[in-house]
Amino acid sequence: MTSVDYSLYLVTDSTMIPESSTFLKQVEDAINNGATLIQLREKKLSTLEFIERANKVHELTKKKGIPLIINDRIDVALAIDAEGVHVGQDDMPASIARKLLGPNKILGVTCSNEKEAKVVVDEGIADYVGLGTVYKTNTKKDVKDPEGTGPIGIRRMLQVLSQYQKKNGKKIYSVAIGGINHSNASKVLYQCSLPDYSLDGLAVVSCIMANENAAKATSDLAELIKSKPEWLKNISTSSSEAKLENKIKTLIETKPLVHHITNNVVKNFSANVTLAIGASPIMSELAKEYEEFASAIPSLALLVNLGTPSNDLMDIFKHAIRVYNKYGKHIVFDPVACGASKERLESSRQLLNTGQISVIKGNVGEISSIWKLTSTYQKPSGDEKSLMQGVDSIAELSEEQIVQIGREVSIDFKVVVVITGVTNYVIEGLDSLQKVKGGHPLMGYITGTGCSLGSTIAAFVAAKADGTSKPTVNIFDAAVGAVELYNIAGFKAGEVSKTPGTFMTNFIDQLYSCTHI
Ligand SMILES: Cc1ncc(COP(=O)(O)OP(=O)(O)O)c(N)n1
Ligand SMILES: Cc1nc(C(=O)O)sc1CCOP(=O)(O)O
Repeated sequence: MTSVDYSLYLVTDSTMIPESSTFLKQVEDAINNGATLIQLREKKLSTLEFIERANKVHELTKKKGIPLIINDRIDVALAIDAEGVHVGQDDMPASIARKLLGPNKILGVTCSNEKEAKVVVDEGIADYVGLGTVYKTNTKKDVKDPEGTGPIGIRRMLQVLSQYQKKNGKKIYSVAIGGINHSNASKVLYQCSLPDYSLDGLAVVSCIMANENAAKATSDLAELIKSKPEWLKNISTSSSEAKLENKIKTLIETKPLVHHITNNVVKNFSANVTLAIGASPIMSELAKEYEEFASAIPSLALLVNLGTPSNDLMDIFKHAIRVYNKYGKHIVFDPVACGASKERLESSRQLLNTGQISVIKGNVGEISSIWKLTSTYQKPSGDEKSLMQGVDSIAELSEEQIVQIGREVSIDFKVVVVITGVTNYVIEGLDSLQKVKGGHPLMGYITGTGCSLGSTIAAFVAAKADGTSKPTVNIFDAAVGAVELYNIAGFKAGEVSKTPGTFMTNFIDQLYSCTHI
């Protein structure tokens, strides 16, 4: 079998064709405008009708040298000599399908979780896997997780495929499917990747088959798949090691806005901290105004704080993440107490699946809980080596383990991680680590000192206060600046305070003095 291009895989559906078009025209337009692989997926046709349709589509694909895959029906594939078959978990087992098809046809299998991916690699007979459902979709409702496995679930399956390739030197190709369209295609490709392993393509149905202009829909999607995600252009990766005073100067000159969707306990304190450092707070849970904010305000970042969660707030968070991603604005996520209950961790999972976050800030316990969502996390009970093996509580973690956990979260979620504590760690990938000490024990007596560090980080990121004059922002350097300022102010406030009440006032004063005087 010659090599197959999986990058833009059109899976057909004849039930959603616009009135102005026909099934064959939609497919032909896709073939002529960038679709690299076609799957004929028919659920209601008789065998005869299916074969007739398959022959017609095969005529079109053969002209362009594109492989045609038949969904479910090995008999139809053999009857028309299609290039391959796709089977799901409830269809003919892959091993039997392979026997019937022979070694030279393309065989694809659907996987919805790691367990299914492990079976596929153990069998080692599939050419590719369709990984889904990424996001909820109206096209197919009988899926394992109707809300979607999201990028977190896809990365876990990719981890299985990556390990298989490392061990066997053989690659099983992969495409993601479910709820993918022009608005999220590049983000899906970015988020559904491991440092050394990526998807080979995206499979879509409705965003081409139901489109009034299938030709343009296909060429636009092909372009998105080839290009870098729009919102990534706001990030620069070179670390400048710039001085804090330069960062503060930029912060003050820019006067950024921080949109807080934060918890009820800390709203007032966070707003005061934001003002004290020279930024402006916006506190809004009115989802309808987010599009207006994100599209119009240049120096703006979003702080998502999980401190007092509710179902309504979860919908608001998700909407905000989508809108801020759409406009390339940065998001700081504070998963407050996410290890306290299964529900909170699940809420964090959902938010991290909704879009791309720039910074995750939390204490060791919170970041360790987020780590359990990564593709690198291996359950301590198994044979596999775990970072936490032999450790009974978070308090026993060594600095090396804490940093390793931070690194894995940073790499898997493609974020800068800030771990707070007596020593604060700012971490990006394998190469960037800055330790920041300072602060004061009295900080622990003031509610909101942890949460308003999130406001400070968001302000630095929104202001591009990273010590460079680049139009992009080095998020790592901006986060380091925020953590340094915060801890210097905390230390200085502690020196002139004996009790929490006065500390609180002195802390706000010190934040102001450090940035304004
Ligand atoms: C590329 C790709 N991935 C997944 C599927 C889903 O297949 P299946 O689970 O068999 O469900 P149906 O398509 O039969 O509804 C697919 N078709 N293609
Ligand atoms: C055919 C199919 N299989 C899925 C899976 O999760 O296995 S989701 C899906 C439909 C995808 O359609 P759309 O691109 O319109 O969201």
